[in-house]
Amino acid sequence: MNTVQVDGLSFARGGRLVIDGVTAVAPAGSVTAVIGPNAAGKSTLLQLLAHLENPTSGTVRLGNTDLASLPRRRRARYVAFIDQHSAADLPLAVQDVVMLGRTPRLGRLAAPGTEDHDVVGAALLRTGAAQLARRVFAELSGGERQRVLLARALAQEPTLLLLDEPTNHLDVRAQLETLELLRDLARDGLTVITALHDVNLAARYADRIIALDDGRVVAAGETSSVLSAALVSDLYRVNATPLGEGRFFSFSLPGVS
Ligand SMILES: Nc1ncnc2c1ncn2[C@@H]1O[C@H](COP(=O)(O)OP(=O)(O)OP(=O)(O)O)[C@@H](O)[C@H]1O
Repeated sequence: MNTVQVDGLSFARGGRLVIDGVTAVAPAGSVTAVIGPNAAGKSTLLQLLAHLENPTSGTVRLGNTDLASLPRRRRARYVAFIDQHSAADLPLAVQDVVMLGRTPRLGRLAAPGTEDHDVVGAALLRTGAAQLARRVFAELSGGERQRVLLARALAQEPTLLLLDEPTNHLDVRAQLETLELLRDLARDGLTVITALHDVNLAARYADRIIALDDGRVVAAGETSSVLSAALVSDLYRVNATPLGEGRFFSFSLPGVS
């Protein structure tokens, strides 16, 4: 099973706890959105889940496996992470960037085989990046890069996909396409955990929410039961007004009409 179970996860920076006793679950085959204001700890939590940082205490399990117990290369067969600064200026062709996703599955010094090329081709197609295959990665727009990085992550064939603000740099259509793709991937059994600034995108696409504030979980669970106007107003210190049937919100600053 690919369910992620986080227990008592804490992490200190400069003597200050920036992740403070986070306990949460992300079931297999679901999309979980990590929401919260700037500096709440969303990126740090994802870095801990990806084991790019070692927690001060606590565990992250994928199914029955404690991810800390796996060597890095082995862990990369299970966990793919797209952070906000991935591969910024690689002087490589897009297809070679995506092939980097195969690294954990290739023997040391082994050249990619037919299967690897097939997986890369399929990943480029699935993310709508096939027409970019021969372009130089460093010359792509922000939105194009995001698609390629998603393709690289899919080429890893992970069971857990972590994303930090994947809709940054994307126009409205591309944002929706990205979230639709994440939903499809979850339907195929992948466990998806993504930080999202856009609460309405989280409302539309996430099965579950982890709401963070100052490093602590203030609410977690199924989106339909967790994501209320009261929670969103408190979390972001705004007035969140429910729209229509109340699934989505409009926002205003308190005291400003
Ligand atoms: N490299 C660093 N060195 C010191 N402190 C850091 C570093 N990176 C982040 N922090 C601090 O850790 C806390 C959590 O930051 P983090 O980036 O995880 O928040 P976030 O919720 O992702 O924020 P944002 O929405 O602004 O991207 C913040 O107080 C931030 O200032």
